[in-house]
Amino acid sequence: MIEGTLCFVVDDDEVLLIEKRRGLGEGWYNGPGGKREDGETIRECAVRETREEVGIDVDTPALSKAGELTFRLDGDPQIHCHVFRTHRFDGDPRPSEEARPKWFAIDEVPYDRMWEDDRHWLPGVLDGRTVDGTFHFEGGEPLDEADFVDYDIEWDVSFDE
Ligand SMILES: Nc1nc2c([nH]c(=O)n2[C@H]2C[C@H](O)[C@@H](COP(=O)(O)OP(=O)(O)OP(=O)(O)O)O2)c(=O)[nH]1
Repeated sequence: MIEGTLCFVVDDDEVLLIEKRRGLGEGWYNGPGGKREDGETIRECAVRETREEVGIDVDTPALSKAGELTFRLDGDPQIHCHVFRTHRFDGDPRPSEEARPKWFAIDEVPYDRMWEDDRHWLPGVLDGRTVDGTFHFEGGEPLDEADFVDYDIEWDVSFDE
């Protein structure tokens, strides 16, 4: 299965999101992140993707593991996504070919312009909780054009990592 990451950078009462400019989830807001490359750890992937997409450096040990999400399409697991949260970063976010960064007040996150499942888990993650979730989509590839049909979430889990 493909492994991926999402990295939510929180500064006071704001969170850094990206408007995705290409690929899966194009046109929607999300955290920086993407697919893990061969030879890198999950944390290395989160750091690399955040640097590539918005040009800031997050501090690897300060990344707090906040979730594991499995996205299933027509019954088959497609992406296993590791979610991190952090307050520690260096640099000013800048746009890239992949992403346009924007800070949002945590109570103004634009859930109506994000993956439909995010409203079920991201508020808890931004509130400091941990989540293990499975999200079911149906209707064939690509995942971002399939219908979100069901989910199952467990809160306040601990991760070995
Ligand atoms: N918030 C959220 N993120 C999701 C969902 N489903 C899903 O794949 N993602 C994330 C996981 C990955 O971080 C990202 C997809 O990876 P990506 O950004 O590398 O995909 P891409 O097709 O643009 O890949 P690339 O060829 O540019 O590497 O989308 C979802 O339902 N909610």
